[in-house]
Amino acid sequence: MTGELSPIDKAKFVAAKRAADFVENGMRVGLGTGSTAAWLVRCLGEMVREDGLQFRGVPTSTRTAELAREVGIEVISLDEAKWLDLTIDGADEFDSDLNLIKGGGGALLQEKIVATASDQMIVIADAAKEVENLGAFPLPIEVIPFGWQTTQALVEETLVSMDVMGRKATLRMNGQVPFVTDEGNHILDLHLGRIGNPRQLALVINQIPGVVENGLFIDICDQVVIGFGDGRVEVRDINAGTVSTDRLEFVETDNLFADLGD
Ligand SMILES: O=C[C@H](O)[C@H](O)[C@H](O)COP(=O)(O)O
Repeated sequence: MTGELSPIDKAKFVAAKRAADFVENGMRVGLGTGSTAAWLVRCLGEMVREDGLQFRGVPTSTRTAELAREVGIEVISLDEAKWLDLTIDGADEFDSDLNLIKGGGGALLQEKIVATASDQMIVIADAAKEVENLGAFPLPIEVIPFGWQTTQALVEETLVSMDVMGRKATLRMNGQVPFVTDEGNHILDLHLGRIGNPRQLALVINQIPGVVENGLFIDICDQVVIGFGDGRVEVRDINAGTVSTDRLEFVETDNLFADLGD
């Protein structure tokens, strides 16, 4: 891949590039999934190859694991790492409390386990992901295939009593067949519009038999690195607010993709 990037990809790139600076020698780092996290993995791969950065990465999906190995990152499992210094991942939405919706790519289960097993979680996102209220992005929940339609009905019934606008749960498809996660489960996308009480919703949904996990990340994210299409990047901390703003130059994509053969 070479050539000019779209503003949205530049925003994702600068957020990822800035967040890569938080990775230090010797760390065990959770590696997120999605298009923004893929930039992070490429940036870290470049730092391994060019600067001799030494760290071990715990991927949150098979596709992140493949990319990490491809760019030269040492990959270990969560059980090998046991606990992580840092996880860096993308998000579909974040609010002012740094609560998140994740799982647009279907990787929410491993992502939540890995982020929760980390001293710190940093989210990397383009500025369009910031929202006043979570919920415009459909909330993914991972459900086991057995009896998924019964689970779907129970979820919709539960939503009636919750502080949400919509209550439709649709099965995510992959073409003509249901989408299957890395754990062999399905995803229901909840079309809620606006979530009034994300903390309560996250707890209630996880009580429904058949639900494995939901894509609400409450009190997990510590910092968000927000990228803009003009190269600006802001680091916002859950306690300290905005801690830095910079502008990053977009470096040659040829270099980032040098060893990837595309
Ligand atoms: O399951 C996917 C993950 O939660 C992603 O981190 C999330 O969907 C954001 O992806 P992207 O960076 O491609 O917008």
